Parts: sequence; structure tokens; C-alpha cells
Amino acid sequence: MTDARHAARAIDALRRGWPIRIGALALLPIETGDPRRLAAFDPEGVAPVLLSAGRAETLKLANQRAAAVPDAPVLVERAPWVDFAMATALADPQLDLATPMKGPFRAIPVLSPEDAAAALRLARIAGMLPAFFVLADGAAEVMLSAADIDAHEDAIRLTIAARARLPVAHAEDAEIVAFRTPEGPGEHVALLIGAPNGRPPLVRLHSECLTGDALGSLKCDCGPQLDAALKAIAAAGWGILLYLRQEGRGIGLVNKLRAYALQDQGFDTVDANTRLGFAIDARDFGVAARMLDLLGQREVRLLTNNPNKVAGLEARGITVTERVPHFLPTNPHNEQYLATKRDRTGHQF
Ligand SMILES: Nc1nc2c(ncn2[C@@H]2O[C@H](COP(=O)(O)OP(=O)(O)OP(=O)(O)O)[C@@H](O)[C@H]2O)c(=O)[nH]1
Ligand SMILES: [Zn+2]
Repeated sequence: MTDARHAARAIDALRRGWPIRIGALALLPIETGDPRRLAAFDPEGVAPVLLSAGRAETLKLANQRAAAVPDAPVLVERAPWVDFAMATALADPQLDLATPMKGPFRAIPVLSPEDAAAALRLARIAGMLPAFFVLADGAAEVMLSAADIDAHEDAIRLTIAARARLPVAHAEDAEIVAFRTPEGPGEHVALLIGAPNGRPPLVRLHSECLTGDALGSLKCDCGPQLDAALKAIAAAGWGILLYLRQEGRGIGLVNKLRAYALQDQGFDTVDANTRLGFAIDARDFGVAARMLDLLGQREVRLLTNNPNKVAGLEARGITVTERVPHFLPTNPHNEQYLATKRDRTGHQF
């Protein structure tokens, strides 16, 4: 029997640095581990290091993996020089310039490839670096299967938790609606502006960006886009802003800041995500479709430059009657970021 609770417990364990078992593999997360935990997990010092395909590519280990499976995880042999600090350097590309990597590093066949891939997926769901020490016979208190992770993702229930009047700078007649899922602490929010007028509402899907939304970061366009969306919806007389807790295109704040550190080393927003072992865009716009559904809106006019948002809503039964472009003036700090969106992620400017 699959059970979403197993995955929930495993996510908690990973964040605390406790070993988990997925199928045939016992796994200690590198990000939240430490030398003491490693010694307890692997007293003989033999556990190899499991890395994502993207990270292995950077370390030039990708060519050693089975050619037929392009995104398969890679297992790095535990040579004597691969201690905890070196494993951390293997896992975290932020350290690439600071840590001279003394190899050689050798990829070995991945034990239980499906369980290994499931472990990397769970780390990403937990907002952590996808990297582990792995043993076939190690001890772990939390046990789960790859199917439990699917059950966890499928079980996500969304309900309206609270609603209230909220006058905002651009619209004094707005109403806020908060949604809750038992799986995550982050509450998604909808701001309803104006009143239904017979036309589909003007809708903006805004993914959380703490740095842009709250701190005025100039590295992206999120802050101005949020402000302009509220203004445009108010001007249209009827619309909804969905504030989605998908920080960093779904990889979480900590990982986004790791990506920023790589961008300071010269990588663009796409390559930074890939080198860290994440998808270029980890968001699921199905949650936005469910929010619109709960609000009784099946047809929308969507403010976006991102065709994936349109496709994501339509795939979940929401009709996008019109895509309304949402482009704001650039600044010297975000010009390159926006050019990358245009050239590499299909944004239409
Ligand atoms: N991983 C990562 N996330 C980023 C970076 N810069 C901004 N973000 C995140 O990207 C998301 C911005 O999303 P949106 O404003 O919805 O933008 P979009 O998908 O480009 O689409 P539209 O603005 O609708 O055209 C937010 O979650 C930001 O935190 C970055 O360099 N790396
Ligand atoms: Zn941003």
C-alpha cells in the first residue's frame, strides 16, 4: 500500500539530517548531514555519493553514466579522499571556485536507479540539494517507496481557509482569499479585485519572489510585475491575482539564492538551476487551476509572457480566452535575466 504519510515523514527527516530508506537504498542527505552523522550512518566509510545528472555534467562525470538514460542520477565512488567536506563540495556548485577539487572521481553503476531517482526527487520537493550518501544495507528510521512520493504529490488537497475584505493601494474594494494544503506550510492567496462584469476576469499568476516582492530586488522583474498586475486588474474593473508560494520557480528561497551565487560566477538563470540539479522551472500551475476552480472561474484572460502558464492552466481545464502581455521596463541588473527568458525559456516579449 502506498501512503503519502511516509513521504511527509521522509521530507521532515531529510530537513533534519536523518537517514531515510527508499526501496533498496538507505540515504543520508549531504546538505543537512555532518561528519558525525556520516560516521554513524557509514562506519566503514564506503558509502558512495549520489548526484543529479546536471551536477554530474558539471563535474565531467556524465560521460561515465549509462548512455541510454540522459537524466539518470550518477553515483560517485567513495575514494579515500571523498570525506564529508569533499562530498559537500561535490554536491554544492557554489563552492566550485573556493574548493579545488582533488580527484580523481569515478562514477560507478547506480544501485537501484529508480530508488535513486526517487531520492533526488524527494530532496527537490524538500527544497534541498539533490545529493546523498548511499548504502544498500544502512539503517534508517523512515522507510518509503517511490510510489509513496507520487501519493504524496497526488494527495495535495486545496481548500479555502479564510476570506476577508482587503483594501489595497490599487483597489480599495479588494477581497483576499487564503488557501491551505495540509502538505505545505505556505498558503497560496488570491486577491479578488472589482466585481464580475460578464467578461472573463483578468488574471495574473504571480510566483512568490521574496527578494523581488518584498525587498525591491533589481535582479528580476517580479516586484514591478506584481505592482503593474494589480494596477491593470483594478483598471479592468474585474480580475484576480493569484499569489503562488512557488519561490524561485518552485525550488525554494535557499536554492534560488544558491542559483544567484552561481549567476555571480557568470552562469545564466537556466544554467544555474541545471548545475544545481534542478529543473529549469519546477512549478506546477495545476494548483492555480484548482484555485480558480474553487473561486468558480473556468475562463480567464491571462496576464503573462510565459506560454507555459497558459498551457498549464488549459491542461487543467481552465480556458484562457486571451493572453495579455505583461512586460515592464528593464534595468541594468535584470536586462540579461530577461534576455535569457526570451532566448531560452520561450517567453514572448
Ligand atoms: N530559480 C530561479 N528563480 C528565479 C530567478 N529569478 C526569479 N526567479 C523566480 O521566478 C519566479 C518569477 O515568476 P513569474 O513572475 O511568474 O514569471 P514568469 O514565469 O517568467 O512569467 P511571466 O512573468 O508571467 O511572463 C519567482 O518565483 C521568482 O522567485 C532565478 O534566477 N532563479
Ligand atoms: Zn523575482
